[in-house]
Amino acid sequence: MWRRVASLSSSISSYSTSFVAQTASRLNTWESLTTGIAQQAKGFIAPKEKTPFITFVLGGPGSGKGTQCVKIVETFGFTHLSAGDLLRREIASDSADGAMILNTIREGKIVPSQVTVRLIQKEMESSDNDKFIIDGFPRTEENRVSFEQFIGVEPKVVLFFDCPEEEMVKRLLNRNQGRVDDNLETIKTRLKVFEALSLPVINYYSQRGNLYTIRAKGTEDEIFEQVRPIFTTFDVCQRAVE
Ligand SMILES: Nc1ncnc2c1ncn2[C@@H]1O[C@H](COP(=O)(O)OP(=O)(O)OP(=O)(O)O)[C@@H](O)[C@H]1O
Ligand SMILES: O=c1ccn([C@@H]2O[C@H](COP(=O)(O)O)[C@@H](O)[C@H]2O)c(=O)[nH]1
Ligand SMILES: [Mg+2]
Repeated sequence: MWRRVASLSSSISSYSTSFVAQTASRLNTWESLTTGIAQQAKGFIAPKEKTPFITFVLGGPGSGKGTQCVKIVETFGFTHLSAGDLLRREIASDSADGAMILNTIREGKIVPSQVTVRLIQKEMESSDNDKFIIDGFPRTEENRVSFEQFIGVEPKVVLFFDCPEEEMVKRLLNRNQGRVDDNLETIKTRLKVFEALSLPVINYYSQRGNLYTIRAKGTEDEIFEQVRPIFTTFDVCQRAVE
């Protein structure tokens, strides 16, 4: 199991952002408890500090992020964390934030960072894996900064599924999964939000040098053949392939 030295989940809701941010930066360390505690007790080596391998998957609505994440998980052994799915799970579980999240998704707008980051953090902490593919996040610069402050890890890989707008609209209107946001009015807002708030995040990672742009039109397999070589270059991704 991966966890931070101290959990910030409860702090996020009860303290001011600046306090939490300061605390977060002081606790910017990860440790492996499962191996660490047992080995210490037997007099083995000290717990190994290890940073999780994080991939962010970005792209407009309907660009095929979720579809490609399934293939990446199968091939390279990542744990898939879809920010949208985590938010929809909150709605379904009748949580305190459920109504606010539902309204925000229905309008095609963005849920406050602290809510989304807390959900992602919880999933990461309860996972045995050290490779996470985070789908549909960060959607704004504020999301990005918030993740870096609270989780304290930068992504190794950022995938951008670059898809023509008319193709995305066509896919969404044919998706048929009963999503409240798959209607033309909300899709128009989601496209505007993507351009205004998400493109700056993509530009940020482009400048950092860890952005990989995928031409996201074509068959699912053709698109995955652009994705595959990006991961095969990383040692940590070889384990799942062997
Ligand atoms: N290469 C493709 N060609 C045609 N249809 C596709 C392709 N990839 C995905 N689809 C279909 O398009 C729809 C949207 O795909 P998907 O849900 O993966 O997109 P997304 O980027 O995760 O969208 P959202 O941001 O709304 O969650 C789905 O019905 C999916 O089956
Ligand atoms: O980080 C996030 C991710 C998602 N949202 C909201 O959810 C919907 C649907 O997300 P998908 O990734 O398309 O499943 C999105 O339009 C936002 O309203 C969010 O606020 N923050
Ligand atoms: Mg999706």
